[in-house]
Amino acid sequence: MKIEFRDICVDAGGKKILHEVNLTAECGKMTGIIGPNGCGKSTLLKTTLGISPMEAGEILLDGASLAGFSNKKLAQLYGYVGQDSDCVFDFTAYEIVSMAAHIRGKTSKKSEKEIVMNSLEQLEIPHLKDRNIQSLSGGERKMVFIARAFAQGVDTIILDEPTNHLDIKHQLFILDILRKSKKTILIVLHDLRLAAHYCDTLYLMKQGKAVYSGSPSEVLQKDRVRQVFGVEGFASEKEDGTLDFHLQMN
Ligand SMILES: Nc1ncnc2c1ncn2[C@@H]1O[C@H](COP(=O)(O)OP(=O)(O)OP(=O)(O)O)[C@@H](O)[C@H]1O
Repeated sequence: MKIEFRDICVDAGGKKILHEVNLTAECGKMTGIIGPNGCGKSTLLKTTLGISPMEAGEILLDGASLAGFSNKKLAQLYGYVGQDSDCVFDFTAYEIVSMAAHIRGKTSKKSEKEIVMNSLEQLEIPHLKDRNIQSLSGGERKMVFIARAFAQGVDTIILDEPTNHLDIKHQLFILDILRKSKKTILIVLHDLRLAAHYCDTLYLMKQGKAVYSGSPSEVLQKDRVRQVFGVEGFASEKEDGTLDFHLQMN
């Protein structure tokens, strides 16, 4: 599904958090949002859930206004993995993932058990199925919430810093799975090296505005990185055609 954010404005606590942000997540592509702490990345993603009420602007899902969909319908269109993987009640990993089966309703021929176990296996965490969510490490918990998004059976997933709490092997594992899934992925990333390597398109945000967008090599130019992050770094192509990000450290 294509997601278009048009002229999104959000105010909170008496100040402007987002100013006329325009962003398009194309079908089947990985679109990354990068930018310094507090620039509005999470606030933008949360507009898709109605948690960040908009002063102006609209979100289009394959051309139709998000405002016209019920919450249940939205959950049948996309998965959302938030920054915090907290869960107040002590459900097991299995129960958390099985909530996706409820969202899916009767649209799948597979049993609930098959859906849940397939997703846990895809994330290589079937051994966690009977563990209480509160007893899991931050990284394990994150994997359970990503498994739930997969179990929803949707073609679009929105993720807010899914790699935090994950060790380097699991960061690459998750991003490889997301890329290979060919789903529409809208993802906030802090690691510019991962953003350069995995994303098809990047949006660079600063102080509530999307200031640059394009391919990772266009966005991660030296002057832009310096202007937005205040560090010296740039993306460049490797021999195999993939991109790497170089950070100068003194
Ligand atoms: N409800 C709120 N009331 C007041 N200010 C808020 C509220 N929600 C967010 N903000 C402020 O809006 C700004 C953007 O926050 P947001 O969480 O979107 O940033 P971010 O880019 O995701 O940051 P990070 O990289 O640290 O996760 C921050 O300055 C934050 O303090």
